[in-house]
Amino acid sequence: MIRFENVGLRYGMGPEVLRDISFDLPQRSFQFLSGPSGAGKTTLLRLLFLSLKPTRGLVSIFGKDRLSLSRTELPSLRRRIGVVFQDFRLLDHMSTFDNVALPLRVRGREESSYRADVIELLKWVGLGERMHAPPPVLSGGEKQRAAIARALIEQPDILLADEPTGNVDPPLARRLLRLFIEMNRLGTAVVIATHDQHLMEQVDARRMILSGGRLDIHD
Ligand SMILES: Nc1ncnc2c1ncn2[C@@H]1O[C@H](COP(=O)(O)OP(=O)(O)OP(=O)(O)O)[C@@H](O)[C@H]1O
Repeated sequence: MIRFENVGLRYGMGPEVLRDISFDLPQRSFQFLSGPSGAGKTTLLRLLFLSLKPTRGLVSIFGKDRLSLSRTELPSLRRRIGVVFQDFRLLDHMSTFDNVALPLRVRGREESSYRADVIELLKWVGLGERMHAPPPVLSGGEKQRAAIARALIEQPDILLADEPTGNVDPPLARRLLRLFIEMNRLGTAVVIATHDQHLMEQVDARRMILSGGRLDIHD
């Protein structure tokens, strides 16, 4: 589904942050991405989300070379990728319900066709009572869960999550992990960037470990 071959990435004239990164991301796979702070996890997720271009090497996504994609092709490919950013990127002037429903509304779907699904997902992430609240009044952990729900509402082919349990307590982290596992079972490939050793120990998943700009993979 996604393939990296000898990928290198530098910001501007800076040093290479990622070097000679090669891997395949198969359909329905589940992997953790870890490594010390500053190792390049967010940078790798941005390459996967097509918001950065490699400075060398090949990134191919859904069979297409990243460098040959036009600006007009990007939105339709990105729609197949759910993403949870570290800074959540919720829209403050909308309710939590509307933030989560937004990807569906943008596609022109009628609220009556998705209302029950959005409510069910919000309940799963523990936000059933908070669905009418706008993001500015949510706690950090609540915002994180709203961002997770928004990323999952369309059952994407790939979920990319940057520290998705960074702001929640261990029981809630386990519950969110169960949600990721369930989405994976339904067909979504999952990439979770995390420092949380305990979280990684709970799933027998592939580990991608970044260090010194290079990637080690433990299947
Ligand atoms: N926009 C940018 N411009 C220049 N350098 C950047 C930029 N973004 C990241 N970097 C640098 O790239 C390196 C990798 O950063 P990145 O955020 O990908 O690491 P990370 O592993 O996600 O870190 P953390 O675990 O702390 O979130 C760091 O040295 C960082 O300073």
